[in-house]
Amino acid sequence: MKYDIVIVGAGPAGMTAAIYGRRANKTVLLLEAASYGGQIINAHKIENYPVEPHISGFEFATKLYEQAKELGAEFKFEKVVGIEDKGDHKLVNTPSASYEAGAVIIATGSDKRKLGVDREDELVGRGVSYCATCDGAFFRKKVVAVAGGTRTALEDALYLADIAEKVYLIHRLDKFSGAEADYDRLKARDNVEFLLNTQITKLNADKKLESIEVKSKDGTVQTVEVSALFVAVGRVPENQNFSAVIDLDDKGYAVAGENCLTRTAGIFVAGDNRVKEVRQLVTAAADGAVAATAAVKYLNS
Ligand SMILES: Cc1cc2nc3c(=O)[nH]c(=O)nc-3n(C[C@H](O)[C@H](O)[C@H](O)COP(=O)(O)OP(=O)(O)OC[C@H]3O[C@@H](n4cnc5c(N)ncnc54)[C@H](O)[C@@H]3O)c2cc1C
Repeated sequence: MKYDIVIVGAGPAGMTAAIYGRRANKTVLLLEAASYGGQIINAHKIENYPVEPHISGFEFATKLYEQAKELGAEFKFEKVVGIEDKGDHKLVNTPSASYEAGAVIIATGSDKRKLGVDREDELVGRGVSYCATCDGAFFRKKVVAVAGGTRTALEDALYLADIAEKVYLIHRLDKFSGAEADYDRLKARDNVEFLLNTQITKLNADKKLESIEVKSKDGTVQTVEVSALFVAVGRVPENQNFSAVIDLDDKGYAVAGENCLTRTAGIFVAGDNRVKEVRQLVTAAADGAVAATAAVKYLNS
């Protein structure tokens, strides 16, 4: 089946692009590997999106999904494994189908980065988690740890401090990249302990996580008993399937111009997967608008 615009990824960037594409009366297909909404779906509150000062991630994603659907965007839940440039049209391939598109917008965002310690994968669901708002409630009145220094790490620690008996916030550096205000809130909590300049070197578990081994910069090694470890050590762009048609920088982010155009005519990128300074909802939505407008111009030219 042929569409004017195929959008890869139904996060905030992709769904905003769909709204702009449909309002320009183009046929639009969104291909999504997981569920609509992207990273924000599990965020328990958003306070910085203009006009919506108090909204959950789920509500935000659902409103955006409904808006795109109402305008006539089509959604299919399939992972895109490659894109072929055929000049005047593109083929967007999933494991079971090939969709023809006049223009493509790649809005695949980013995925969680792993800590990289032994047994991490094996212990997911048995103490290791990447989502405090999804799994935090399972550790009510228990001792837990959060690994990382990002905004998400600080938000996770704050969220867990209301649930758990104690939260260790473990960061390999001595400074956080998250919001200063969240750091101040954490310092005011008496059930939060900071382990800075400290790396997690081992996960100890029988059936489930029992403790973690940490090593500080001065070489001291200690074992910390925890029931859960929430990993929040950053994210990696999801562009690996598209390097045949777009350029990536040394960290894997897609290179594009101000109009979100990649090196291939008719292929655009939008959102957190591209090289840019600020990766937020508002900039993802802005990219979606810019990329779709450029795609419409390309299709009409
Ligand atoms: C816990 C958390 C809290 C946050 N809180 C805020 C906040 O309060 N305010 C704020 O402004 N920002 C916040 N952010 C950041 C914000 O969520 C992102 O900037 C935004 O979601 C980026 O949107 P995106 O559409 O570019 O990418 P994403 O949200 O990452 O969406 C990309 C989508 O593409 C899909 N996808 C990936 N690869 C493929 C493929 N091969 N085929 C098909 N689909 C694919 C993914 O499944 C995903 O649904 C938060 C992020 C997190 C993790």
